[in-house]
Formats: sequence, structure tokens, C-alpha cells
Amino acid sequence: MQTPLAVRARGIAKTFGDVVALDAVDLDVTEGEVHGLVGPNGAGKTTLLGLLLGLAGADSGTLQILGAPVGRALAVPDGVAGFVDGPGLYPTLTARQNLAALTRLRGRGVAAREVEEALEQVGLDAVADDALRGFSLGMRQRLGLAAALLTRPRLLVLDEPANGLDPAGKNHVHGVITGLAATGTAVVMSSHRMDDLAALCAEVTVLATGRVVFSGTLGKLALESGEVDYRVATTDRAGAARVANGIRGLRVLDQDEAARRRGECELLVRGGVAAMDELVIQLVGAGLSVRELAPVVSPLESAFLTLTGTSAGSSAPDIEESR
Ligand SMILES: Nc1ncnc2c1ncn2[C@@H]1O[C@H](COP(=O)(O)OP(=O)(O)OP(=O)(O)O)[C@@H](O)[C@H]1O
Repeated sequence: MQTPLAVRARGIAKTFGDVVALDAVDLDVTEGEVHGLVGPNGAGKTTLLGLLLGLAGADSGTLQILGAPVGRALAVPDGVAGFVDGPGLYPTLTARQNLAALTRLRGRGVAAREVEEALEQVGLDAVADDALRGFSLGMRQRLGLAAALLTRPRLLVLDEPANGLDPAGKNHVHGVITGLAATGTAVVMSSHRMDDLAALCAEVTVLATGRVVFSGTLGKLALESGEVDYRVATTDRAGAARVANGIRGLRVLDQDEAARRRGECELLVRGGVAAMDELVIQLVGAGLSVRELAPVVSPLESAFLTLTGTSAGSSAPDIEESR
């Protein structure tokens, strides 16, 4: 039997004046799945999350949330919780008072014990009686998540939940998200961090200027990376470069200036996974050491840059001449 869909979006379009924020967007999220939304700034992630939260309506297309069609009225659909552009909280109230006020606003009585548990889950129990105005961005994000937890959502929608989080805060947030998914809650979250998505998401949707350019598992996304730059640490750079230059599908790139100054025995090569495998086999066969082989940019990030037509910032290193 197929797992029921928590979100089913088809052909969603949304414009703001001349700006096309979403164009023919499809999205499927199953119950119990953590689904990542990625894309460069302005790709349409927040707009799409806003539609899921009932903050705006689509211009066209169909949207079903938790099995019910979303109409034109703007309201948070039943069973949905979350926030975009940071949670709406009261700066003068304490963390605990904020949670109590928010649950009262939603007309749902919540036992004091539930509030304590939610604060504990996001790691804010020690600062429960501190006023929100002294909270950092990461602490506010965690309190927003605690408020969402209290509604016992079946679909949780989060806009860059890892924003501003220190490692301990990140652990709490990751723990909450995976815990909710394990009990059947669907989570849709945007993030600019591929490592967070890799840690949490089964599937991702990549948006670029309002269009879906990829949807599927992270394994499938990594395959879109094509050629990736790797650093090879070896004891004999010149010898390793000779071997690498003889391998089909592999290019030796100029060592960056900083590494050259440090006198590092590092080789920078560009190629696909098969060419990289061949390099290791041939280096070892030639009696040359491979102390380390690591991608300069992770295959996931590389796939993202390729699919969205963005660059890694610095221009691609020049190709080194064969010796
Ligand atoms: N209320 C609005 N009025 C006018 N334009 C808007 C509005 N909301 C979004 N846009 C535009 O729609 C496009 C998509 O914006 P959106 O905020 O959804 O992107 P995003 O992927 O969330 O970006 P970021 O990563 O920077 O948060 C952008 O060009 C943005 O300027």
C-alpha cells in the first residue's frame, strides 16, 4: 500500500507583479517524510512554504494538504504548523509565557507539562523564564519550533530552521525533526546547508527562479554532480600529476596559490567518480602514496551548483599543463 501524501501540489504558480516566484511547481511529500527545499536566494522556497502554511494562495494549480484541497481562504490548514521568515513571538514575554500565550491564541488548552516537555525538547528549559528580547536568532528559532510542537502537527513547515543555531541547538532541532518524522509527521524544510539536508532529508526538491529543476533522493541528486574537484594528498606531487594526466576523463588543475606557498604535496584534479577510482588504482600501482582524497566541494553541493546555474564563488581553477 502506498504511503499517504501529506502534500500534493500540481502546477503551482505564484507571481508578485512582474516577478514569477513559482512556475508550474509540483511537490509530493509523504507522511513521515522529511523533505528538503533548496535553491539560490529568490528561488521561491519561502513563497512555496507560505502556500503550505496558508499565508497566501496560489494563482493557479492545485494544492492538497493532509488529503484536503486547499481553497482560496487564507488560514493555516488543520494539522499544519510552522513558520516562515522567523517565528512570530512576543519580545516582552518569557519563553514559557510565549508558549502559553500562543497556545491560548490557538484556542487549544495545553497542560503545563506539555509546555515543559516542548521547552526541553528544543533545549530551552534552562532559559524558560528569560524574556525573549534577550534571545539570539537561534534561540528564537528553537522557541518557534517548540510552539509548533505544541499543536501536534501532522505537517510541519520550517523555513531554514538551522539558521543561527550553534552545534547543541542544531542537535536539538535535528532530534525534534527526526523524532516527529518517526511518528508519521511530514516535515517540509528549506535550507541553504547541504549537510543539514543530507542529515535529515530523504528527498529534496531543488528550485531555481521558481521552477523545479530536480526532485528526488539525495543519492540521485549526487549523481547530477557530473565532474567534481578533488584534492589528492600524496608524497610525490609531480609523480602523481604524471599518472593523473594519463587518465581519461581526468584533468589536473592548478594548485591554489595558498597551498603552493605552504609547499603542500597536494594535487587538484577534476573528473567523474570512475576517473577518480582509476586514479587511486594507478597511483597505488605506481607505488605512490594516497594520504587523502577528498572532494573540494561535496558532490551534493556540486550538483546544486550545476542544476541551479550558480557558481561556487571563485572561478574554476585553470587546467595545469601536462608535464
Ligand atoms: N510579497 C512579495 N512581494 C513581491 N515580491 C516577492 C514577495 N515575496 C517574494 N517575492 C519575490 O519572489 C521571488 C521568490 O522569493 P522567495 O522569498 O520565495 O525566495 P527564497 O527562495 O525563499 O529566497 P531566500 O533564499 O533568499 O529566502 C523573489 O524574486 C522575491 O523577490
